[in-house]
Amino acid sequence: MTSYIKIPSHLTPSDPQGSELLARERSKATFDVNELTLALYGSEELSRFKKILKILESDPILDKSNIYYMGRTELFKYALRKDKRIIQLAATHKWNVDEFKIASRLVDMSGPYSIHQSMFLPTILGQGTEEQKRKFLNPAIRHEIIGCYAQTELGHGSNVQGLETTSTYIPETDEFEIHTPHLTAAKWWAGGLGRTANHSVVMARLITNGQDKGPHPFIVQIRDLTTHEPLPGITIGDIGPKFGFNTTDNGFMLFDHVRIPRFNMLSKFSKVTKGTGEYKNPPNEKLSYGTMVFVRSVIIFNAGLALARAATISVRYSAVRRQFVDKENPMILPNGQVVETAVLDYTMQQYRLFPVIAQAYAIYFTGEIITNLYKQYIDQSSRGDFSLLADLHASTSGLKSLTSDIAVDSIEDCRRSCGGHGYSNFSGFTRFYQDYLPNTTWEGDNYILTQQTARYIIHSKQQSEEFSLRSNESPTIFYMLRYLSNPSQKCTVISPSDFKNPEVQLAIYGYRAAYLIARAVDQIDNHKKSWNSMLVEINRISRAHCQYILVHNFILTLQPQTSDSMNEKRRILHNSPSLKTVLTSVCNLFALHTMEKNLSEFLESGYLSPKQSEMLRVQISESLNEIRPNAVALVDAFYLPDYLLNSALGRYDGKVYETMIEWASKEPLNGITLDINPYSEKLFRNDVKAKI
Ligand SMILES: CCCCCCCCCCCCCC(=O)SCCNC(=O)CCNC(=O)[C@H](O)C(C)(C)COP(=O)(O)OP(=O)(O)OC[C@H]1O[C@@H](n2cnc3c(N)ncnc32)[C@H](O)[C@@H]1OP(=O)(O)O
Ligand SMILES: Cc1cc2nc3c(=O)[nH]c(=O)nc-3n(C[C@H](O)[C@H](O)[C@H](O)COP(=O)(O)OP(=O)(O)OC[C@H]3O[C@@H](n4cnc5c(N)ncnc54)[C@H](O)[C@@H]3O)c2cc1C
Repeated sequence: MTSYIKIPSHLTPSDPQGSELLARERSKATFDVNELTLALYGSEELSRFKKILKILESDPILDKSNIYYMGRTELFKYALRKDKRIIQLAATHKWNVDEFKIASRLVDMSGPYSIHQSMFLPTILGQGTEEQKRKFLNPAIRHEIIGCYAQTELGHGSNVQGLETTSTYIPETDEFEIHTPHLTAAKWWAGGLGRTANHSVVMARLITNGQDKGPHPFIVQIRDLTTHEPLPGITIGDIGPKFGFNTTDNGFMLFDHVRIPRFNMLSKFSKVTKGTGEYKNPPNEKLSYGTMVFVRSVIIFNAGLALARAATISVRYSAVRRQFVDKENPMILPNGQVVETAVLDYTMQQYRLFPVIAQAYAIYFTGEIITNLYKQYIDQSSRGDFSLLADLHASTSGLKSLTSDIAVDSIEDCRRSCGGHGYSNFSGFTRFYQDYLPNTTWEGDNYILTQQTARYIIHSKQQSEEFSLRSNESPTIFYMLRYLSNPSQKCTVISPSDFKNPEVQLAIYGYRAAYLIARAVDQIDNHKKSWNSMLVEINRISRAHCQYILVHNFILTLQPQTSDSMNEKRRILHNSPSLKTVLTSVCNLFALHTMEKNLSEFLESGYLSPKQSEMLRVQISESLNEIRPNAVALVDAFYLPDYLLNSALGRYDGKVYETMIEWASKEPLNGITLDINPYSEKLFRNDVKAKI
């Protein structure tokens, strides 16, 4: 990469150096970082991760050093090149699906093939028959065809039932005719559609024998495989520049009576019979929405990693960045010199950043548990048992909403905690934040999704006064029985440290959720309140329930389990008292900080008293102190390499200032010679500055 300005090489940052400060932080840790990394990922995944990282870091095509200086078209070309490269490397090194995902995560740039991987393939896999998988999935896995997922329309996104695109069965030719009846039915937003995909999953209303059966998925070839031009009757384009995600070509698409074979309706669950057009109902009406449930579960898991990334950059930088001298407790070097205090030592910075570390761990563990619940559902559904679907849909909807909201807020908090440098692209926050943002909107707007969760809980309560639930069918709301049946209980805390008791924490969260639900049911049933008038309360219910799940899962992860049910990761954790101690502090901080942020609801429920809320604050401050020596080690344990972070501020070696000036010297604007004469029409002089 070219430098345009020569930086005097004798200049170094004033002492202490960033590397020294981070080394000091690391030496303070009370646990073994490598052990925690293993407890998070397991030895097999970690070694795969390291192996893949080595390959990517040394690949010139996947070099990231230039990307902060690129405009959209250049970035898009880079993204296409890197997508192709990952596919080539996957073939060379025979990567399986998980290894491919690791590589994509490390390269860390949405690209023209991203939705092919994240939605096109999973939809065919989840909704296609064996014959359809042979026809579409195998070539798609080999990337002989590239697909996208076109569900959202210009006029409809959240309301899937409101989609307007039609797919009408024509018995005479045994085909479907896909058609865009109005401008509002134009497919819009599909990633990879704009310039790349030659196939698409199209969600369209199935019309057969004059009856509208609602939205179903169809595979439509949209571009010629040789010329790459749109096929007759199909109009396609890129939707233009966006807030972020500009390395993906989100597109629009219009159909003018386009015919596809009947075979192309994904028919694992519902079918249309040849000739008669008879419709066979799916065993569960919502199975065609299956891809959304899957992707929502992935979004939950990814939110934990996004938080870990934001925390890594901001905590490391805060250990290196020094401002003012804390006169009561100055930072003194071994030679006796008093230096400015690391901003990580200011309690306000700790209050802003340590909860983000805690959120990362909490959501990471819940992400694992939800991934396992999804696998359990897939296993059961392959045997025709769909009983888990309603609970899984409710929990993934609410958790997708809550965790991506937390991540978006905390990424921005972390960015701001880096002060002015947080505003520079070199911080590693800009594209990361922009590209993360749509997680709050796609796969269901976060406010709308909370209605799904609350509705499931409220219906369960309404269906029976005793709220009779079966733990195998309603695993995520089963806990409520205990709290709903005992509404007049009070919190037992009498000193701040009582808040560290996991039973106490669960009871506080449980009663608050139960209180909100009981109140909403009363408003709806007895005061005849409309659903719309209750939407704010409904949002609260979903958040309260999902916060309970996050706290519960964190506590569960730290509790001893029978050795049979323990996998390698949990065994490492449970055999290490130092890991359990530090993670218990992190768990406490998550539970108590989240409580404090929502204090009014806990007080309102009457379970917690104002006096106890004062004690809560004292205990939070105590938890921050407990975490302070381990802050850098806790983010290091996530093992997010510099290659991924691409951040001058969050570098593992702490060379913040050296990197900032080196990267600034490479800004291409520094390489052009401007003609600043206001009376000259020219913008640049012809003599371009020499490159160094
Ligand atoms: C591999 C790597 C992956 C990487 C991933 C990361 C990158 C990701 C990149 C992503 C890029 C972006 C890609 C994209 O953005 S793709 C586009 C994504 N679009 C959406 O997510 C649209 C959101 N809208 C909906 O899902 C539905 O319209 C909702 C849910 C809002 C309403 O629904 P509906 O309109 O039907 O009306 P209803 O509320 O009366 O519900 C009726 C009944 O159905 C049940 N129900 C509803 N939904 C489900 C369900 N899913 N499973 C099981 N059940 C479900 C429901 O509980 C109710 O049950 P009951 O109460 O009657 O018993
Ligand atoms: C970067 C990006 C990539 C995407 N990729 C794809 C893709 O590959 N394929 C695809 O099909 N789609 C894709 N989408 C579309 C995405 O799934 C939708 O934008 C999303 O589902 C939200 O729908 P909407 O845009 O219609 O929002 P709207 O529903 O119009 O929401 C607008 C506002 O109205 C509120 N609102 C709407 N209805 C209600 C209600 N009933 N109660 C209360 N409030 C309500 C919402 O909370 C929101 O604040 C993508 C979107 C983005 C941003």
